Amino acid sequence: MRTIDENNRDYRFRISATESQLMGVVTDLPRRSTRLQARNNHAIKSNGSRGGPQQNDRRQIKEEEGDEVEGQTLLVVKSRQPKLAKPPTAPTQRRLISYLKTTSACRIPPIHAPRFGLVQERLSDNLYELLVAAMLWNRTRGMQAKPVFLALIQRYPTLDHLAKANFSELADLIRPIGLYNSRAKRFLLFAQAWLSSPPSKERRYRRMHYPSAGDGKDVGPTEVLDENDTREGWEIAHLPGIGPYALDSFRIFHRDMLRGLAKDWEGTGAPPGFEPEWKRVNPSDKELKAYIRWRWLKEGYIWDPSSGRKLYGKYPSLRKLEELGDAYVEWNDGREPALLRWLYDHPSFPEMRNNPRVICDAMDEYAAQHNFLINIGPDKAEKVAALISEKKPKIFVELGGYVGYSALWFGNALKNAHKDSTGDGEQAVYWSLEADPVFAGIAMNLVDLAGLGDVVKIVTGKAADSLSRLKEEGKLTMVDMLFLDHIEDLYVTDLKVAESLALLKKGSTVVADNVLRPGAPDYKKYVEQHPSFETRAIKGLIIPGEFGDEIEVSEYTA
Ligand SMILES: C[S@@+](CC[C@H](N)C(=O)[O-])C[C@H]1O[C@@H](n2cnc3c(N)ncnc32)[C@H](O)[C@@H]1O
Repeated sequence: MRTIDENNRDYRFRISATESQLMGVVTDLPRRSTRLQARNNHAIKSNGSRGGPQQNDRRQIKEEEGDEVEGQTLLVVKSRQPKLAKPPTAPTQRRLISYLKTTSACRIPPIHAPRFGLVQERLSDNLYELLVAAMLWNRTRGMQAKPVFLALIQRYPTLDHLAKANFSELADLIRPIGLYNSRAKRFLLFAQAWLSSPPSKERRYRRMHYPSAGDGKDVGPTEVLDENDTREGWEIAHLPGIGPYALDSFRIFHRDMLRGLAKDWEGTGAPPGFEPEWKRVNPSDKELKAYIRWRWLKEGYIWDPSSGRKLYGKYPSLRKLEELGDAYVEWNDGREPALLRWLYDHPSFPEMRNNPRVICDAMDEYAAQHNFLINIGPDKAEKVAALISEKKPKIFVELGGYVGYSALWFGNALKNAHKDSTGDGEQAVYWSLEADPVFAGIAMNLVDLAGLGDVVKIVTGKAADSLSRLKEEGKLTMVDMLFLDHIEDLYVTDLKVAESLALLKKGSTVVADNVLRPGAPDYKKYVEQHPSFETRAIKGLIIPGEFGDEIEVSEYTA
């Protein structure tokens, strides 16, 4: 049954999901639940040693929640995820995963999946059902809201039915998800308000502080905006029970249809150049955020949920992160030797010899286009290089050299900082301490290629051991600039090693990377509370990705 007046877009009598379709979902439920249950029981058994009952319960809830109407799709997603080995050496630093975690804990389908798994995707062409679902899903687990939604839509298939509902019958139906009296009241008010003033493109209403704090102040509380009014207002904002979650759902999944701009929320049938409404939404709800990020990815863009910015496909390498989520490995999976071969095959290879910046640029290209590299990246490297030009350290020590990016960039800066000085004759040295012999080998190769062999010395071994050994051998008596970039959990321990070896002196500077992402809170606290350090943070970006981070710069004053 489908009755709609296409001209005035009156949604009063519109039904898109027939009763039989809904019944199909309802009768399908026990079978899916049994399957899910069996899978979860298996998961609980096989993970029993790791999780404990509470964790397993949570996992079960999450899986059922994620299932929504799309259970089958998500099952396929799970089984298709490639299994990647964890790096065999030090713990992963997970700088990119921390970006994913700023949004949603739910599983993200691969970009080729036809649907994400939100209930709204199924209900997009029926505004009544879409809003009822959004009101029920708001602050309720999907697994709880879904049966109530199905029962409600069966009992009250149209807005007319809902408006005439018996209060206690409606409340009884909503009882399983709680707050049933207030919710039932709100549903009745919602239906009545809709009947007296149906959502229409000709009438928009203010919603204070939506989408952002302070928005809506320019519209009066009872004012109705017509189509020509350029102020912001929303066609459903006058309906009781409609909060930001329902408004965002409406904008993403239906608004363009209500306004007669497109046949669906993806802009089908709209003229070329049309921008669908979903592209302008930056929802506060984490599942909707995850949906928008996934949807942008399908368009070829990485969308940053904290700023709502999209990164114009600059970083194809990050697709792997989005596709694999938690299974993503960010280093030591063969990409580093592959990088070395790639550099030697690069069309600009002839210009790389004796030119550290050309090598670093090519490494940036590799990181952006092919495989993320866990080096400091160009944005933060510029900032540290500026410190080197300003402070002109003679002895620079870095803990965690990886494949030599920072050693090339900063070694070059160190060389340049001293190139005109007559000085005391003491040669500037850049000590790069790297635990992994394969990474250290690649770094040695690149240092040689860059022509920095006279300045940069790569030392293989754990930083703490190498510091002690170099001190003992008389090769390192003090440090002008110490760069911590190995493992955030070792920053305090290894700084204490440097202190205990009396390597720091008045005027020494300690620079620590990744203090915000993945984060080094203990280190930050340590330098802030240390009587001999004056410390400050410099903002910078992790590239690829342009994710915000901080470098901590601490001057030793003792
Ligand atoms: C973030 S990367 C360093 C990036 C490098 N500074 C750059 O910007 O090009 C961290 C490196 O620290 C190394 N590492 C981990 N633990 C270490 C330790 N205890 N001593 C020295 N290096 C270590 C890892 O093998 C990895 O190569």
